[in-house]
Amino acid sequence: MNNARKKLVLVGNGMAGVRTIEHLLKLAPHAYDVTIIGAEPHPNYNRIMLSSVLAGGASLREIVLNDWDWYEENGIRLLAGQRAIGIDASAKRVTTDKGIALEYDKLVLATGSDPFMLPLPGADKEGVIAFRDLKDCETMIEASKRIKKAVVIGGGLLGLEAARGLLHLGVDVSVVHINGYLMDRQLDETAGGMLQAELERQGMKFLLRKHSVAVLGRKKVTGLAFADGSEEEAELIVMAVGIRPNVKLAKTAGIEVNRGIVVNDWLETNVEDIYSVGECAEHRGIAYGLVAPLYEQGAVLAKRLAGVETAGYAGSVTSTKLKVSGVDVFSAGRYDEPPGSRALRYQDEIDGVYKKIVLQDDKLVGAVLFGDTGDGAKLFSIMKNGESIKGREKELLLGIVPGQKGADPLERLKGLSDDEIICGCNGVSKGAIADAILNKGCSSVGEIKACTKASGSCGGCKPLVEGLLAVYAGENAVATKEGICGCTALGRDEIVAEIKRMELKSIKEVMNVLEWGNAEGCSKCRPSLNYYLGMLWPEEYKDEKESRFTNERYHANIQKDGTYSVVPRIYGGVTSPAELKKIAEVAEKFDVPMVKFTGGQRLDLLGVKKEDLPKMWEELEMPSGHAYGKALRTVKTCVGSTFCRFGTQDSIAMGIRLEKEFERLNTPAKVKLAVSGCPRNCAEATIKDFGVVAIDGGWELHIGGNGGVHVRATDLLCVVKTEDEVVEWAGAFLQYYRENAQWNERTSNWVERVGLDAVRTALQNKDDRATLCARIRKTLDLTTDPWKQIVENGALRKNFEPLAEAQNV
Ligand SMILES: Cc1cc2nc3c(=O)[nH]c(=O)nc-3n(C[C@H](O)[C@H](O)[C@H](O)COP(=O)(O)OP(=O)(O)OC[C@H]3O[C@@H](n4cnc5c(N)ncnc54)[C@H](O)[C@@H]3O)c2cc1C
Ligand SMILES: NC(=O)c1ccc[n+]([C@@H]2O[C@H](COP(=O)([O-])OP(=O)(O)OC[C@H]3O[C@@H](n4cnc5c(N)ncnc54)[C@H](O)[C@@H]3O)[C@@H](O)[C@H]2O)c1
Ligand code: SF4
Ligand code: FES
Repeated sequence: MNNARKKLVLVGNGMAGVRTIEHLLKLAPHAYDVTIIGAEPHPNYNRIMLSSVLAGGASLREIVLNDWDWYEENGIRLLAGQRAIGIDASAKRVTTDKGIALEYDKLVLATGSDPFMLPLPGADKEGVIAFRDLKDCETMIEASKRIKKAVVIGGGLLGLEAARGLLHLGVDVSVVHINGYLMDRQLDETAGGMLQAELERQGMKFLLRKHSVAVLGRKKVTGLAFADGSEEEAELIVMAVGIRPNVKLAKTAGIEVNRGIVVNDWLETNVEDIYSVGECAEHRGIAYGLVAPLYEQGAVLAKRLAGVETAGYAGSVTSTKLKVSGVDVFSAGRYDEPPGSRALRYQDEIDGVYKKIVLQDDKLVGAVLFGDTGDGAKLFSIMKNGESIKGREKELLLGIVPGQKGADPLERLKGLSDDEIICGCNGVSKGAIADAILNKGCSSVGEIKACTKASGSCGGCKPLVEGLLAVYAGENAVATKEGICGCTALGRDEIVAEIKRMELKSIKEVMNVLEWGNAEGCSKCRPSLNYYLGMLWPEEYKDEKESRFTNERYHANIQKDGTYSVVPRIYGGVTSPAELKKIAEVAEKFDVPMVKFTGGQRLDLLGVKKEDLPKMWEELEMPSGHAYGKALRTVKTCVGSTFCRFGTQDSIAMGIRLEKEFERLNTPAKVKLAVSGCPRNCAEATIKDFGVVAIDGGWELHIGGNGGVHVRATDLLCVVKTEDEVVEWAGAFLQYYRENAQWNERTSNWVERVGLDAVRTALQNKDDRATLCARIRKTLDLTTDPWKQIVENGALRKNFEPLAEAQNV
């Protein structure tokens, strides 16, 4: 049957291309063998949310739209981390930079855009970056740990979101803008000025009407020079001055290219069987830079590829919202009042509200809202419909304004007609959301997202979706509550309670009995259930490897080039010459490109091929350091009283004892411990999940610390006298955390959510601690070293043989 399938190759593993494939899989699941070539070494992620990652509103993992498993489950071959470099249109073949040649029957180019980098002298210096992909985001997060001052060039949507993110990371930011007011491509001067005032209140600085002429510094950037002779200091420069469609590959096939890849209404290029979609495509002279039109294009192209009759894509009217918390800005259509148009304006300087609608021939052609964007969806719908608003102009502007800044949002939502668009990114109407709630049983934002895609892109419409839930599901408690994912409306506590009550013992059983919306589950609920079942039934439950992430399946951390890293366990960070020799020999024998000390005082062997893992573990003869797992990672120690003249207790012995006691423990999220030999705290115990600090005559026990993106100092749990008590409290704390936290919730978030008092109360009674310790002991006694297990088991070893599967590319 496979032979009957045609070969479809998609170049570009980004938002528009993959959305097209999602549509296609629904329309014609067996029509094509799909291969995706993606230059980035990641599965498809939500580029829009990079701004939120930077501003602390989402984690990198949360923005993945289609995880590695999705490709596997849908039979898609993904060549991640490879770039298509040439197309031979006559032979119908694409080649990649890794020397792979792929034949196609249909080829889709979805190569997106490149950020425009101002060609300034010195722009190649270290510290000059764009803001386009995960790598840029990571660079900014990393840089923020060592720099004080950054400059963002460009006061548009991207520049302001980048600046807001950097401010959140504690960096002092100046935005350099060429124009006299911000967001000049979306706002008029009044709204731009109000926006500037609000952002200044948040701590952002602005340099307007500035022409950058040179990047200063020797090797690294130190500043930016302007045409007026002034300079601005900067240790990092982010360029956000617009984008250019990525047409390089299309040119190699002789495809017609203008600003973008020229396509007709069915997204066809001038070369047969080659299509283009997304930011790289130019339709009727426009190359769009927002997802809503790109998703509309994707829907049309999918139908074309599936052979389903469809009207062509006719172009889109677009609207934008700035994603900066505390600032409400909306803009749609002609904000700039073209000749022959008329505008109505309302400005309230007390509440900081500004509204403008632009009319042409009695039709609404543009809108700018600042301070109160509640009517954006309504105005945008009217604009898209192209209906006459003659006689309703003032009602549209004023009927929603005076004294109504806080007008009941639910009333507003009720007043919208069914065809009004609620989710601009995904084109989802109020009627479609109502249908999902009333007829398809959706009772949480997550379920509505899974069913309609509303709120799945920029997330700006989430409050409206929540509002519609309240409108249609009323006070029904289930309706407003969030499930653990889109497959269920049940929260963590309900699921765990039901598993216990009904003694459910497998993931399939849980999904069936608790009526999961999606029978197969998703990448969020499957690992959660796997954890909860393992925690509740340590003896009976058999861990489902397929429900774990790649790292935990292969017991090593996958790196960005597809190789793995190996971290053997070194208790308390104390090693010996013999052990070091062995590690060195193994590293040499297997050509390990890098050996590095980790932040947790362990040795990391980086760049290992998957097929070498079992052989390396066999030769190392050391236990796994679990550096890849949601498990006890490391116990960091200082030298303590053994060598340090300040040390009051033996922190090394204490650390080694704790690590030996709790190694191999599965936890909701990774867990790190540390022991310091005196309050000078050289082991940094007060940013660990469980930190132990020696004091005269005893030990302070600290909990809930985190040294990652959201740094959190620990809370003091209690003070104890003996080493046995340290172990007892640590065991009770870890088990209480295992039994009560949500999967993937670090102790720092959990302690904040439940409160320190709740944890203290649960652990203060000695009998309760003993019961918790007995349960953790039972779990620990059942664990074995995963590396040893694989080394000794031929069937498990086979999993490490080279596979042509996508996720290891
Ligand atoms: C920080 C940020 C915030 C944003 N916020 C919003 C927002 O709030 N609302 C909104 O509507 N839009 C927003 N956008 C814009 C939106 O993300 C883009 O419009 C959208 O991602 C474009 O989708 P695409 O598939 O065309 O391109 P992309 O998502 O860029 O995907 C193209 C992919 O193709 C790959 N590629 C390129 N050439 C090759 C090749 N030769 N071989 C293999 N792979 C290749 C690229 O590496 C890339 O992964 C934002 C963008 C950024 C950067
Ligand atoms: N919330 C959102 O919808 C959102 C957020 C981020 C990015 N995006 C999209 O990503 C793309 C890139 O965003 P962008 O903001 O870079 O593009 P943009 O074209 O919207 O804005 C670029 C800004 O840089 C300014 N500029 C140009 N040259 C300059 C110079 N030499 N010095 C100083 N300023 C200069 C321009 O006046 C303009 O305001 C766009 O398609 C945008 O729509 C959207
Ligand atoms: S924490 Fe105290 S005991 Fe440990 S190394 Fe530092 S000064 Fe010495
Ligand atoms: S408006 Fe962006 S996700 Fe709905």
